[in-house]
Amino acid sequence: MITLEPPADGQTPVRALTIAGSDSGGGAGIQADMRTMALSGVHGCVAITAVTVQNSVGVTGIHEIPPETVAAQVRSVVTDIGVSAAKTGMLASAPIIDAVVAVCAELGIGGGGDIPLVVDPVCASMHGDPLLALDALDSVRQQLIPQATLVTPNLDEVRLITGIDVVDDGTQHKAAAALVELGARWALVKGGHLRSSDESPDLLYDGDRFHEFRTVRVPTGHDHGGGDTLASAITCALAHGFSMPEAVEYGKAWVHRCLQAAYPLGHGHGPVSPLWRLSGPDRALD
Ligand SMILES: Nc1ncnc2c1ncn2[C@@H]1O[C@H](COP(=O)(O)OP(=O)(O)O)[C@@H](O)[C@H]1O
Ligand SMILES: Cc1ncc(COP(=O)(O)O)c(N)n1
Repeated sequence: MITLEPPADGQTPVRALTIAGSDSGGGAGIQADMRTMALSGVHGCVAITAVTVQNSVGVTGIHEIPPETVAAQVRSVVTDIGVSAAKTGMLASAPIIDAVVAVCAELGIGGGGDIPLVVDPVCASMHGDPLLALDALDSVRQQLIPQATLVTPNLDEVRLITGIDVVDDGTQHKAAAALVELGARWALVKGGHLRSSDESPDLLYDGDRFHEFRTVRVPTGHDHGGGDTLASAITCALAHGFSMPEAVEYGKAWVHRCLQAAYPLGHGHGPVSPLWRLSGPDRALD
């Protein structure tokens, strides 16, 4: 297993960018991304796509940021601060997807560029509340996925994007192939929603080789932000220069540990937690 070395005092850390929505409950979205990046020793930059009114029970409001402001945030940080990897989460609408894809292509993020782009094609919250306009699915298929170095859908997103209902190993392989066929360089079909299994199997494919990542299922109802946390950890490892299979192995181990540390919050689902990183003998300030 790889390790991500934190920077020495005063040294500029590795930088990564998240292009995603804000979760006022602090469990998912930008807030989850920034927690994982900070606790992985990576400086996280942010392009906010939407402000959600959200708590542990659900999403009751969405305020979209104008597409040109989303693109301007990306351009501003990449041309000044510089990033070694980027990820997308909630993109809300077709116009925002189009703006993000255009600015990423302009700056060499994803596609044929040098900066890897991890696309978590968020369609809905875990409570079932929509986070993407239904008419944006064509943009996801035709614009966003071809720009992705890695696309990381859960099983509901796989069904919406490819029409494939993943119920077992065979359909999971078929879905990964369909996503690569749509133009992703790599596809990771997450098995967290295969609740009949004792394991949580994720399948990675690049059009040539399949790689399986399996962990024992953690018995928790508090898994809010799990997908964002996985994609962010993978993005951090890619930003450090590791290969895709190494980065996914790291991300899978990271989210597994964060699921073990997940805690209750509010009246609904609590978040996965990277705060386990703060425990240990070196944590005192003195
Ligand atoms: N109960 C669980 N135990 C162990 N791993 C899990 C569990 N639930 C999800 N995972 C893992 O967490 C990550 C996020 O998965 P998933 O729940 O499928 O996506 P999302 O959060 O986007 O809905 C994947 O690596 C998945 O295998
Ligand atoms: C802003 C934002 N981004 C992503 C998610 C998905 O996370 P989850 O599937 O855990 O609800 C979310 N709920 N809110």
